[in-house]
Amino acid sequence: MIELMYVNKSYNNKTKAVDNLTLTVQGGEIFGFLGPNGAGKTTTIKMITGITKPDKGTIKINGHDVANTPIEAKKQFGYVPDSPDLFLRLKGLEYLNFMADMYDVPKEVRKQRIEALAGRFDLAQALSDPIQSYSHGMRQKIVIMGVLIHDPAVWILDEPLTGLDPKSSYTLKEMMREHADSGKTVFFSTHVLEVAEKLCDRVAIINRGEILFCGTFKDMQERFQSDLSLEKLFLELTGDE
Ligand SMILES: Nc1ncnc2c1ncn2[C@@H]1O[C@H](COP(=O)(O)OP(=O)(O)OP(=O)(O)O)[C@@H](O)[C@H]1O
Repeated sequence: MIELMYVNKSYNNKTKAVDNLTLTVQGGEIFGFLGPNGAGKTTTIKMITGITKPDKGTIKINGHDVANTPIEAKKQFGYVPDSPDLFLRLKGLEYLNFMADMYDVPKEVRKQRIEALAGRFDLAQALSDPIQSYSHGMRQKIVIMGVLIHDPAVWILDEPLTGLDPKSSYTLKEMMREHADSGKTVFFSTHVLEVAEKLCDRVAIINRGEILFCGTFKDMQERFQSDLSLEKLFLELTGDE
């Protein structure tokens, strides 16, 4: 579960990136965080993951306050950032072992998880190569594998499907569904509205740092008394049409 209460963030005392945002993401759901460029999605995700400090407000992950109990809060989640260009000089397997060390994953467990993840993402052959030599999609996959190696309860993914080929994208979506169906939490941002419409149990639409809508796609259609697609409703709501 992720809870944000009255969270605010401005940059340089000027740009209000996130404006009094209150939101609860429950265990058992895939939650899509949608908004146009510059809406405040990445800033929100960086505050949830403790990378950026909010000016005001409280964030809790599975009940652990990110500001007051950062280590406990960080043990709860795995975070896939929007850019996968990390630790490029390490080989794939070195990176996965590094991530497993960070989270104290026992040797036998990590071996099984690496095999299972590499199988699902078709990356077993490349694990002995440096990440530098990987394509964008392969880098994205190794980052996702590194995040999942400690089996975090809460998944936080910033644009996770960008650059993935159709098979890997399908696999990740399937894994997100399995994770949510086991009672755990998946929170992800996306620009791909067809994916959000099909995959998410609930969505929030954010624009200029404010939540414009939060609920199921059906709630959204009822509220706007419309059978328009999520894409059309999104464009109407954010005024981009
Ligand atoms: N480090 C920063 N310094 C100053 N302003 C910033 C910084 N990071 C973000 N902003 C501003 O804050 C606002 C929200 O940006 P943010 O990156 O959170 O949006 P986003 O919804 O993730 O956008 P995108 O979909 O383009 O990734 C924008 O106006 C952006 O220009």
